[in-house]
Amino acid sequence: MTKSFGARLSAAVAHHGPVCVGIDPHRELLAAWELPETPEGLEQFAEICVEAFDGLVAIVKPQVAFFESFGSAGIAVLERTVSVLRASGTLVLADAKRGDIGTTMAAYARTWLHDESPLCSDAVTVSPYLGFGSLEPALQLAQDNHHGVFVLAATSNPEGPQVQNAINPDGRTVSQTIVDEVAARNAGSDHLGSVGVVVGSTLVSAPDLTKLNGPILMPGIGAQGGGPDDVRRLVGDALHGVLPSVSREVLREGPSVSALRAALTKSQESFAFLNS
Ligand SMILES: O=c1ccn([C@@H]2O[C@H](COP(=O)(O)O)[C@@H](O)[C@H]2O)c(=O)[nH]1
Repeated sequence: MTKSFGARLSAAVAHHGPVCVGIDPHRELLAAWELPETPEGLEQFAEICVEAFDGLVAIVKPQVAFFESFGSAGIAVLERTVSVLRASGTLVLADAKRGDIGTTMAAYARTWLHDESPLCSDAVTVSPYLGFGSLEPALQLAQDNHHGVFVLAATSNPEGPQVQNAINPDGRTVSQTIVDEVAARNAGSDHLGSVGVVVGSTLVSAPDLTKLNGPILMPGIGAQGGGPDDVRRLVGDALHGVLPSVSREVLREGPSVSALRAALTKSQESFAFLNS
């Protein structure tokens, strides 16, 4: 792989539009799809999602937690899901939200970003709340291997602001310092940088993202109450790299592949105003 993640993402978004779709096998969704709550049911769920989304969307975001909860058999399903999507050219963002001291972070980075790992994905979500510097092993490995990293900045959940809106001695919010650290990593890149941030679509206000030069994953669309008007309100329509992320709102239309595709297409149409 010779192109950076940012360049590959830009090309995929130019082709398919900016929406990121999640594979979130909630137990309630397995039941609604009349699938057993077993690794076999999980596998069928993932296979239906792959059939529905592959080739139709720029980037797919499997939520790792729902696979891990089935133990090693669930991880095996995740491995197969990631590798089938990537083999056909669909970008995969593993939503693993890893964060730890640097030495342990290096092991997480190897799992999600090393080309020889069975779980290797195009990008992974990480948490900077052990200090931005603790993410260095992931940022470095991503850069070396042309992968991407999405750093949690201002999350979509109502509990996030308690930590993320705290004010630093220099007057910036914690989330703004995270955005600024990411902007510094992307500075100098003549195309979209490969380090992104996560900014919820449910927020009252967003950090200043104008200097980011990197992708902005915006979860919280649909089931959590966010929508196109919120994305426009929070980031405008001029920023490049905005990726509205939707899971349950689309997945609830399953298990019919055509209904899943129709729901994804509807979501993509509603975000067509975003710059690619
Ligand atoms: O701030 C964040 C970061 C990640 N997520 C994840 O996105 C999806 C949202 O699912 P919906 O069904 O569309 O609500 C899920 O995997 C979360 O873990 C987030 O919601 N907010």
